[in-house]
Amino acid sequence: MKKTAVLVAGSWGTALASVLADNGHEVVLWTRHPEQVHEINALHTNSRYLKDAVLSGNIHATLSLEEAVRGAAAVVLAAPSSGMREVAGNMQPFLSPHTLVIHAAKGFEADSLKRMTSVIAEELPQQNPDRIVVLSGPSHAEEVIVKCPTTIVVAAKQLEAAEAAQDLFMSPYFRVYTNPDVVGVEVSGALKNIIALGAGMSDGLQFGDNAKAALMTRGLAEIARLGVALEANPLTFAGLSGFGDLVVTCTSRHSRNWRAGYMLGQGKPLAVVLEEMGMVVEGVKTTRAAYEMSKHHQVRMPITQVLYQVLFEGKEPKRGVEDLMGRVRTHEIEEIAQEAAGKWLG
Ligand SMILES: NC(=O)C1=CN([C@@H]2O[C@H](COP(=O)(O)OP(=O)(O)OC[C@H]3O[C@@H](n4cnc5c(N)ncnc54)[C@H](O)[C@@H]3O)[C@@H](O)[C@H]2O)C=CC1
Ligand SMILES: O=C(CO)COP(=O)(O)O
Repeated sequence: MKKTAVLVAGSWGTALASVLADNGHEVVLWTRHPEQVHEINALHTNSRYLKDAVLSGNIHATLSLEEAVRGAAAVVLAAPSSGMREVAGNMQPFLSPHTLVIHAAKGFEADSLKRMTSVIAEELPQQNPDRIVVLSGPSHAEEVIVKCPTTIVVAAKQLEAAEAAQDLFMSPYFRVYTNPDVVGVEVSGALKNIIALGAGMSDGLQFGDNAKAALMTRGLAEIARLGVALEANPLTFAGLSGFGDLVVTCTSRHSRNWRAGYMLGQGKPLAVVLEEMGMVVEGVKTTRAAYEMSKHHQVRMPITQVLYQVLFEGKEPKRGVEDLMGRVRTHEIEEIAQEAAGKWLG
């Protein structure tokens, strides 16, 4: 049994805390909301995020970052990407250089366009950056909390760190793979949310399954194109954090991004949609970030570009689909992906 800290107590942090508690670890769950501390400790529920779930007695909630982090063998950062720098920076004074740091967010930092492992490494200079782990893959909190069979991937440059995270989380209902491709796992986990917004929008417009399959397939192509430009292994995009998470986020009614897209497709304005969701919808900020990155790296990302126009420039979703369908004819398999696959396969 190890002391583990999970920061913060949103849907995903609470579900990951439950996996760790089921594995017999002592879990300290940090939140900035006093009412959540009371509810989790007294009633063993976190009803705002996971309505009907009863949490393990091994989970203790606290408002004190010091209490959560000091002496922990591992810290799991499950804040949204917009809060990651603040949370990592605030816990830094209490963290030992030997503590395993794992993050589970799916997005980029809005202004710098940095990946989360880079943001965390900057805030935690005492930590070996090659030991910072990202946890990703097809895994809705609502299903993990009721122990539905789930597979995920943990990536770190140093294999031993990824394996330590694998040991911590692996359970009969939570199967964990390792991957050394941190860039690929972070980029695919973040970008699939854009495509899920599009898939939801397509469903909201009643465009059917052909359209959704097209969005997912061509979405994966543009995710991989940007990933390869950032030096990811193209094969990662066929894995759990790529194809796997794309499938679940574009098809599950648990998905916040799909649900937000659905409402947009029905004609609701973005501000109203975000207000109604009341939970983080990472794909909105990620669309802006990926749009900027595609320009910077000169990567074609037509679906992202259309989503950007719908979200931030007032384009009608239906018009966006017409624009995508009417693009100049092109080939399906791009040379860049073939070249990159050859490089990685040797
Ligand atoms: N919900 C899910 O099923 C999954 C979520 N994720 C990822 O996990 C991350 C968190 O998502 P959710 O748990 O769904 O979000 P959520 O909306 O359920 O909860 C987010 C929590 O973070 C807190 N928070 C935000 N900024 C903070 C800050 N600066 N300091 C302290 N607390 C802060 C909020 O108050 C809220 O309690 C996202 O990047 C998401 O993409 C990944 C896999 C599954
Ligand atoms: O990443 C997720 C599932 O793997 C969660 O996606 P949503 O944020 O769209 O719910």
